[in-house]
Amino acid sequence: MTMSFEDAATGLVEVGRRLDARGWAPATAGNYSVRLDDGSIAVTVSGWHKGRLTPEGVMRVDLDGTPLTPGKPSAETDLHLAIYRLFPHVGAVLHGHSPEAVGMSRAAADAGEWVFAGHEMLKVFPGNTTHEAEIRLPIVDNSQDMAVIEEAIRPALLAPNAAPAYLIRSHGLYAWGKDLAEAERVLEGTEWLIAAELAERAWKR
Ligand SMILES: CSC[C@@H](O)[C@@H](O)C(=O)COP(=O)(O)O
Ligand SMILES: [Zn+2]
Repeated sequence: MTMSFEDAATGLVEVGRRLDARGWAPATAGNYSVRLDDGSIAVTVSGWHKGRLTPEGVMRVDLDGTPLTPGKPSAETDLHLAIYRLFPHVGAVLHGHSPEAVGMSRAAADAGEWVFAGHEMLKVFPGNTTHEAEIRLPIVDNSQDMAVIEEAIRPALLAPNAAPAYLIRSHGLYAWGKDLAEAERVLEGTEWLIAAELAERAWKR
């Protein structure tokens, strides 16, 4: 699939509106990116409200994070780039700050992962065709040093049955896919799984 900077910027503006409408982009939280045809990355500019993005809120960086257009890239650009470097098929990365995902990461205080099992929604993860599966959502402690997060999370992302997503504790959720539509589906499906697990526990109380 070809992806120009203009198409990527339009897509990211639209995605920001939808994720904000769902309460996953409060204040200036969240950041988004798309891999472009020339291998560079379109990423949101730091500090923008993602529900009110315009194409000016999207810029280009190379795979090392060097800006190719004016602006200050997202403070979490290095986490996006790590995913693109690790998984050559990935075309888009989305990061949200939903209260449910953050709540789960804090409730699972010392856990390094949350395992989803038995849900029909597990089929949202590309390559998984059954509810009879265990998909692992890795959880990593937060840090303001992106290199620390990246190093801590990398083994879990490469482990068998890892979701194309991970949680940063007390911070938010990262999700990715072959293109923006797939990344949005994975983010939405993962958020749904988190909400269902929370609802299940509320019913059992
Ligand atoms: C308002 S808290 C959110 C930020 O600190 C950060 O975690 C975030 O997701 C957005 O940072 P940004 O630099 O705008 O991409
Ligand atoms: Zn964040």
